[in-house]
Amino acid sequence: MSVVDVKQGSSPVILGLPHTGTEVPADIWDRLNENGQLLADTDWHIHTLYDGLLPEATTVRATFHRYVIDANRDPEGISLYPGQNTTGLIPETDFDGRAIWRNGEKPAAADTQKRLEQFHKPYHAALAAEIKRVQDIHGLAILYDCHSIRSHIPFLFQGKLPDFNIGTNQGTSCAPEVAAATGRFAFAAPGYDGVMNGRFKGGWTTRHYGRPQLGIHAIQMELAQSTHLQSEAPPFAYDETKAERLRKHLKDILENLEQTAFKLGS
Ligand SMILES: N=CN[C@@H](CCC(=O)O)C(=O)O
Repeated sequence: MSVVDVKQGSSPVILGLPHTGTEVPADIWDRLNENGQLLADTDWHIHTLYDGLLPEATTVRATFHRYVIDANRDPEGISLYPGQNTTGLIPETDFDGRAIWRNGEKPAAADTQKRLEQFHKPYHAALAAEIKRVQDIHGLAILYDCHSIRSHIPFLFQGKLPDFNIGTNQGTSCAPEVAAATGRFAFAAPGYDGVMNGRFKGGWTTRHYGRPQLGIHAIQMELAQSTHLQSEAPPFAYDETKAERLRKHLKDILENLEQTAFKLGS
């Protein structure tokens, strides 16, 4: 299986898709318990939701599931949110805090090393190469990292998650113009709510690549799955009607981001 799927485009915008993959090698699959085999924490259908919205955007998509190894976590294993409930580089639990591995099958340090080499490194090598290619063309690059999550997860946050959750690592991962361009259409979308740097401030990808002073702007969009799924439970089916409504706003956001990149680069 190919670990990463890259589609090159001429736009200054790159879409990162670290969590839409559902492929799990057989030997790892056999170690997941029944709960783990639900793959519940997938960013379900996110590549379909964004498909074609900005035709010249480059896309970099991990094909492997985050339970194999999480492409949006620090390869050193450092927690995204020290002291808070979160999931790790190879998660031990799902987002509800329930075990995902069979008894005695929890991955060990040697598994982590192997999966870093086989999955995490190739994904990030491809992403870094695309950022460099785009920056060589335009003088800058905007990495828009695409995510989704259930809107109610008491293990991770209280109450209902807003629809659009934009993360810029507290304003450090991109220029203010990039954050404003993303927020402008997200926060004005009728019937939706949103927040900047709320519960989700940007994962390792956003934090690692976002170097606005060097022309690399990274921003994370975490969508509540209630905006585009029929139900936030198995089988996590796509809701065409909800998705079509949402896609109009996502298209506005991405087109505005692209225009902002051209302005920043001129
Ligand atoms: N759908 C995935 N969500 C991200 C959120 C990262 C963050 O805390 O901002 C993840 O777990 O990697």
